[in-house]
This record gives sequence, structure tokens and C-alpha cells, in this order.
Amino acid sequence: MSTPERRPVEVVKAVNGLEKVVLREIHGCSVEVYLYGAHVTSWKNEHGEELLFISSKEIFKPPKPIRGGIPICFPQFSSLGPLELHGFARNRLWTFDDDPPPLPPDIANKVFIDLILRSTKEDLKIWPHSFEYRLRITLGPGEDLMLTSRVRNTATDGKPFTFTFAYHTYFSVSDISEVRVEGLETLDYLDNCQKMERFTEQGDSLTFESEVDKIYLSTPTKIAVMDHEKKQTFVIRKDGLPDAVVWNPWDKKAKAMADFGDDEYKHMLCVEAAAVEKPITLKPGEEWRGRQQLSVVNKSGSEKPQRSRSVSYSSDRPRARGRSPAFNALASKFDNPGGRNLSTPPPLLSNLGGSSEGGGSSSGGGSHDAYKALSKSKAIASLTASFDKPSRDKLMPRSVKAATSDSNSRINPLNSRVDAVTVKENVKENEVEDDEGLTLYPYDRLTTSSTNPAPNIDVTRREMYLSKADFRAKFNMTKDAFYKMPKWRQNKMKTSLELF
Ligand SMILES: O=P(O)(O)OC[C@H]1O[C@@H](O)[C@H](O)[C@@H](O)[C@@H]1O
Repeated sequence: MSTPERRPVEVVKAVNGLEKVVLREIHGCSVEVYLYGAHVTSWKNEHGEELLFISSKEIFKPPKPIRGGIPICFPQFSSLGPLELHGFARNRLWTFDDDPPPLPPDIANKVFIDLILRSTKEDLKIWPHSFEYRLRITLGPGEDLMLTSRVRNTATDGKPFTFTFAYHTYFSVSDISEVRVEGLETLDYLDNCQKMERFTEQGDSLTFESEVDKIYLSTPTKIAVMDHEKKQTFVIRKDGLPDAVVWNPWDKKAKAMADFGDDEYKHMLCVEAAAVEKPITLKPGEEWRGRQQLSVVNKSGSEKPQRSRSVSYSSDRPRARGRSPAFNALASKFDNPGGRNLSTPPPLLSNLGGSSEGGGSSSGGGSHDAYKALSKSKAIASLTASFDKPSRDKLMPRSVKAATSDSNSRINPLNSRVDAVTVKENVKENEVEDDEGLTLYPYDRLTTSSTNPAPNIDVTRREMYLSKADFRAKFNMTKDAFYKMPKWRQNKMKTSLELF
């Protein structure tokens, strides 16, 4: 029996008769978008694993907005204006845009749709501004998901308008206590849990142990959401969207939300590319662009696709204490001294002479650096290596390890990198090993700010390399007792001791 053809773009009737578009990429990755809200509700990798969170209590019933996926907050973020929370775009019926003004040419292995929302008479009563909002949703190459928004002022009365905006992305995570966000350290934020008061984030990457509802201001173009349990990192690249909202309702608010399971806060984290602090103003005829690109770095060290972009990281900011060396490696490899935009086209686009898709704000124009595949794969290997909890293999005394490294190196190039170092470095005189053969280090060589950092350690478990005595002195308990505590509590202690 032949399998039915699976078209790259398919429109299907979904829950409650709502129309849903399914985009499929050749390797099996997929995205689902409801016309209601132009709402991405699903993003799956080639193994069919869901990458976005959607509430199990979601009922898909207009005019209620959909809980999860990627709601579009427009023309107002949160309650920062006269409209309903997060504006009305997320509960309007969008239509297909049959004739979108051109965006740069599309390359192989990409599939996309264009949707449009225009102000209706009803909308004009609550927000008296004539607009056209075009959204392109692109899947691929690989599982990369890109959302490009273009908002135009179509007023004929000569009046400008002003709006705020967010891609309210709900990431699916294994366990919120295992998650860390990097890229927002040392930034100022407005805390929605504290009447929008302004604070400055500390130098450490973010971990979660209670409700968080913060708007980080003037953020870099790249943010990483690292899930240690899944050994997976989401990378958010954004353009034209200076702010980033981080939200998790935690237990009490979760219970108060009818469309959210009581425990679901453990399995989601919203990190939202946004323009909030400085609202965007458009004169008639002007257009704004805001773009968000999501990709995944998986445990085997590959970010799919293994090509096609360079990453910019704002080099005008001081390197923050508390970022993992791996993140810094990844970021610094792709520094774009030319600016904060990330809109570097894939090589194929360069060959075609096109500019990058989206192109950022209305002024457009991203850098066109050549993509350095080798550097990137090294940086990614470095990033993902930090996820590997020490296996028995790594716990072996180094001298013994050298004898077994040959077979490993054939299997896993990452191991061979570790082994290469291992063979050279026998345990030094002043280093001790524990009963398992794990090399121990003094506390000051294990901290995130160490000037003489211990080599080849699992940076997610720095505390493990402390001797029993040092551990007790720092943590006031034994290692056994420590590892019996909930993960969030462990992380909190580790953070306060600069070990996370
Ligand atoms: O329940 P809603 O309207 O989808 O909003 C959820 C949350 O969205 C976040 O973006 C806001 O910062 C929070 O304040 C808000 O509670």
C-alpha cells in the first residue's frame, strides 16, 4: 500500500473547526499554525518531538487566546496600554496573504506561509489606527523556525501610531529547575511581580525557583535557554526586538489559571523577543520589521542545520560573570563587531545576491559575514560538552583512561577531544582524586569566576569536584545530603557559592 503524499504545506480543519496550517520540512520537522491568532501551536523536530509547550487544558475556543505555542502580542504588550492584555492580534482571525511584498529569495529546504491581519471597523473602535500586519512563518532548513513580522501604518489621516510587541514563545522544558537562561546577565529589567520596578540582574545566568515575570531591557540579539535534563539548548536570535520577557507563573498563579494545569509550570518557560520599553512609532507609509529565529542545539553537539547562519553577539557589552565558558565560546566565535543585528544570510542566499530574510527593523540591513563552519562546530561541541554529566568513563583515573581511549575516540569525536587532553595530563602532584577516581580541585578553581579554572570539568556539577572536607565547609552538609535535596534548592546554593 502506498503512503499518502505529505505535502509541505497543508491546511487542515482542527479543533472546533478552526483552520490550521501544517508546514513540513524534508527531514520530517514540522510546524502547525492556527489562522486564529496566526498562532504557532506546534514545532517538532525530525524525531517528532514537540519543542513548544501547549497547555493540556487548552480548549481552542475563540475569543479566548491559545495558552502555549507562540502568541503574537500586538499592538500592546501585557497591560501597558488601554487594550486587553497583550493586545488583540492573538484573538483575531488572520487570512492568507496571497500577494506579500517580496522578502529576499527563498532557498532550498525551506517552507513558509504568509499571513496577514488588517484593522477592521471593529478594531478601529478600540484602537483607531489603520494598519497591515504581515507575518511570514518559515520552517527550515532543518528545524529552524523563523517568524518575520512586518507592520505598516496604512493611515490616510496623516497620523502616526505607536505600539508594543512580543513573540510570547512558550518553550517546552523537562523541568524548570534544570533550566538556565544565558545572555541576560547584568541587564536591567522591569519586574512585573514588583509593580514594574526597575532592577539590575546579577552576574549569574538565570535559574528558576519561584514566579518570574521580568522584562529585560536592551538585550543582546542572542539568548540561550539551556535544559540540562534534556541536554538541549534553544537558541533565540532576534532582530528589531531589543527587549526580552521571561515568564513562568509558578505554582500559585498556575493554579489560578483555568487553562493551565496545576503542575504545568514545571514544564514551560516563556522567553519572549519583544519591543516594550521603547514603543515603536510608525508614520503613515512606514513599516517596522521584527524577527525571531529559533533553533536547537542538541546533546550530540549538532545544531541543525549545520550551516546557514552566523550569530551575532553584542560585543559592546562586558562579558558577564556566570555565563558558562561554553556559552562564551559559542558567542565569541560569532561576534559581529559591526552591530547587533543578526541578519546574516545563509551562504546560498549570499550566492544569490539576496539579503537575509526579514532583515530586522525598517531600516533593514544586516551584516553579511561569511559563515565559518569549522569555528561554529567547535563552539557547539564546546557548548554541548558542558552538558555531559561525568559518566563512569570520565570518572576513571586519568592514567587508566588513556589505555581505553582508543575505542571511544572512534565512536564519539567529543570523547576523543576529552581523551586527547586526558592522555597528556596525568594527575598533577597537588591534585587529589576521590574514591571514584575523580580529580578534586580547591574551591577557588571551581567557581564560575575562577582565574585559574579547573580543566575538563562538567560545569553543571562543579561542586562534585570538591573534596569531602571542602564540600562540608562550603555547603555545611555532606555530598549525599546535598544530592538528596530538590534540584532547585541545589541550584540556589550552587549559585550563591558561584558554582552554577
Ligand atoms: O495570561 P496571558 O494574557 O496569556 O499572559 C501571560 C503572561 O504573559 C507574559 O508575557 C506577561 O509578562 C505576564 O505578565 C502574563 O501573565
